[in-house]
Amino acid sequence: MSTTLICVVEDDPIMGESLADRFRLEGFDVDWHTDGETALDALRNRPYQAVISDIRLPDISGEELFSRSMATHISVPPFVFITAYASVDTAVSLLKSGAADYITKPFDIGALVDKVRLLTGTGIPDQAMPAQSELGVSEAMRRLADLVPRVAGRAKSILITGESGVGKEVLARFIHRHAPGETFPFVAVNCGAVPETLLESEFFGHERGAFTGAERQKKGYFEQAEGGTLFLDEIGDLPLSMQVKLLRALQERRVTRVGGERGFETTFWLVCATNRDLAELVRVGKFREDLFYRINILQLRMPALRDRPDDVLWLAHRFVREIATRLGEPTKLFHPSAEARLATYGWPGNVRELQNRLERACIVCSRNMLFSSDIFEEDGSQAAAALDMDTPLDGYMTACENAFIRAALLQHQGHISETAHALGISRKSLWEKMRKHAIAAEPLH
Ligand SMILES: Nc1ncnc2c1ncn2[C@@H]1O[C@H](COP(=O)(O)OP(=O)(O)OP(=O)(O)O)[C@@H](O)[C@H]1O
Repeated sequence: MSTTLICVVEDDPIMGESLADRFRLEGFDVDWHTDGETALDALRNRPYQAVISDIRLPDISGEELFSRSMATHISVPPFVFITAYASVDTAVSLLKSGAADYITKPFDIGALVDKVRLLTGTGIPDQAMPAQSELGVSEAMRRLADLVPRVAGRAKSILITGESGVGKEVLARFIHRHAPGETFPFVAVNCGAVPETLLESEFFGHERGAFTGAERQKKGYFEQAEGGTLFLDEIGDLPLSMQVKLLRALQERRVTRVGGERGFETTFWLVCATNRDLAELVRVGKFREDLFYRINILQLRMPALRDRPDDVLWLAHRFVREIATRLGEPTKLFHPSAEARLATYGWPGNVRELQNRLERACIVCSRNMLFSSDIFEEDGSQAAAALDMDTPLDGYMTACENAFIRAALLQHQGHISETAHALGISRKSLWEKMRKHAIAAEPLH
């Protein structure tokens, strides 16, 4: 399949580089021009399928670039303009003269990619996705797990967004494992937790004697992450003064320790995460626009747990197994009342809340089966939880039998004779019941 050639006209070096990087990651061929005249020349000779242009350019304006191309070329590719909020009127009049679309700053590059895909007829090729992944079984998680190996090690910087507790750090570590620096360190920094006065020395390190209390030389986060991944969690909490320094370090790829004389090169993959709306922070002046584009080349959004219900039980079983291994106990099973409640609860605290509730339930509950009320204390007694179920008695009894047999099999490592003996039934009737409940005859974990 031949690639789609696009033209980016942008004089801002950070924005231009971010756009070029992202479109290349998406499989486009990109020519990036930093002024209008060069772009006009290129438009004469290169078979562009779309043009993305800032309205403000250092020589001619975006409007002039568009009108002169329209006047001199027989076939002009679709133009998408990038405009500041204040210039929306210009963008609208450009639409009237035939431009294809515009996007207002600050914008998510992903949204621009979608526009260009539409205009150039370049859909995302269908990928065969695995049935499950390390991240989850929901479609959203499988898509992420499928995408990460293709972009890790190619995207200079990745931004993960999502509510607190959705698993942003888990995704960051997953990205690290798929990047070429996998054997190098993964350095996680919670930007909101570092006191403002220590930020510079924590990020850049310091020389011995650089300030009172600096008794030894110390490597900063950039240096610690050398060759590996620097994960900046809660990037939206970084004060503006540190944002400038971070941007400079990212652009120059050189850092100087506090009190040091010479700078040295650093190489690391950057992954940032936030649960805040960074574009809104840009709008209200709390986040630098240039840094926003620099770290936002590729954005991966982790949906809230309530928006991917398929993952809840999958994660719950996984957590319960892990907890049991840690406690050195047999794995507990879920009573149908618990499964039903887990699946319908809203999970305001996301995966972290699920993990914490199960941890508590496994420690407190001495039975080998967890009822809804073990996990949701607020639901009251086990009996009340069972009565809550809007299930006919037959269905309830069947579900109990199913869960009880599974628990017994688990306790006896899947040995049929031992389980049948413990249950006080014959092997034959155990087999029949297992068939009825579709329980696999293999060692259960
Ligand atoms: N797919 C997953 N598999 C296993 N554990 C997970 C998964 N997703 C999240 N977790 C667990 O849930 C908890 C919260 O995850 P994590 O710290 O990655 O969330 P976060 O979005 O970075 O949270 P915050 O915004 O508060 O920093 C962690 O203990 C993590 O191990």
